[in-house]
Amino acid sequence: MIYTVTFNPSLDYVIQVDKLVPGEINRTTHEAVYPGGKGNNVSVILSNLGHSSKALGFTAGFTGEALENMLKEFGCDTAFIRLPEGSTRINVKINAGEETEINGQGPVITEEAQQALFEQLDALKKEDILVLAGSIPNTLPSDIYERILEHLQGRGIHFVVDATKELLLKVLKYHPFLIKPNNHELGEMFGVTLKTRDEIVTYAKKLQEMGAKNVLVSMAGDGAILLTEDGIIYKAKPPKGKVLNSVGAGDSMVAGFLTGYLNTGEYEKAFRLGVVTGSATAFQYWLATKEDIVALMEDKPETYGL
Ligand SMILES: Nc1ncnc2c1ncn2[C@@H]1O[C@H](COP(=O)(O)OP(=O)(O)OP(=O)(O)O)[C@@H](O)[C@H]1O
Ligand SMILES: O=P(O)(O)OC[C@@]1(O)O[C@H](CO)[C@@H](O)[C@@H]1O
Repeated sequence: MIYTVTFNPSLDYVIQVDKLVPGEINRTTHEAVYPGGKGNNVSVILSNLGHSSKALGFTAGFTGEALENMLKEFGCDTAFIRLPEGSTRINVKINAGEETEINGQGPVITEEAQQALFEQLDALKKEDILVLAGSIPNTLPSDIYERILEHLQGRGIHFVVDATKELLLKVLKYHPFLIKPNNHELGEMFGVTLKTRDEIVTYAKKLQEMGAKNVLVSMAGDGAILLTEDGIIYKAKPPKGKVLNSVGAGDSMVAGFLTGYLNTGEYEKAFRLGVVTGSATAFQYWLATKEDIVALMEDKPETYGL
């Protein structure tokens, strides 16, 4: 079973405006509300690609209820812990030629709620996959991901972590199966700006030396690089297309990678499906459907067990 955890999920209010003028009333040309949060996006794409998962995390208020209902409509199983106060954040995604995002802080996650999550996670079994993705509200300690992995270590659970800075660095010693920083996040972790592919490989290797098994570095329109636990390095350019909204491309890549790996057991195929799935999302207004993903493939879908 695959479980995704989103500590700070959201409703994503995605709008198009011809031109964004600060200080003025701006009118949209298109708008929609989607279920958001990195782990939730992974669950949606997994569902689109035929894998069931359970979306965990914390929700609050009427926005939280709406989020849960929407995820169910997208075919996702959910078991969120309800918070007593506040409301699930609404993140605003503005497409005006370039993309601008305004992400909310999110509600306070109480001690009881955190405890309830640990109890849920205690039900995980050997070979289950646990995806921890996204930021945490600033009311939580920055070692919360670490505490989860420490709690679950030694049980044969495969960890996937898509997070930045300390959240990610602190879990490496628990040997996550997959981590997926983008090139900017990778540089930030070491206080450097990475310009070349060779530099990206050098720093991705450092994350492996610190414990990660497979390191997938996404580079938006420049594609991605995968360093596998077998010591192989794969590089890929993305397929060509028109970018409509790249929010969730990284989450789609994680879900595509997992699907490819679960279906074929091969890292190269997992990597290719991850790249194509990320791009398929970037070329849509929201997360890609299976049809969008298949349409971008040069290989036949059966190659990936789709
Ligand atoms: N402009 C683009 N053109 C083609 N493919 C893209 C583009 N942007 C993203 N992708 C695809 O999606 C993958 C992940 O994108 P990106 O590096 O932007 O992830 P991310 O920074 O984690 O994104 P997010 O946090 O918004 O989910 C890329 O490796 C690529 O395959
Ligand atoms: O604030 P975080 O947790 O870092 O990111 C949240 C978020 O931007 O990530 C997803 C895209 O990856 C969106 O659905 C969501 O709004």
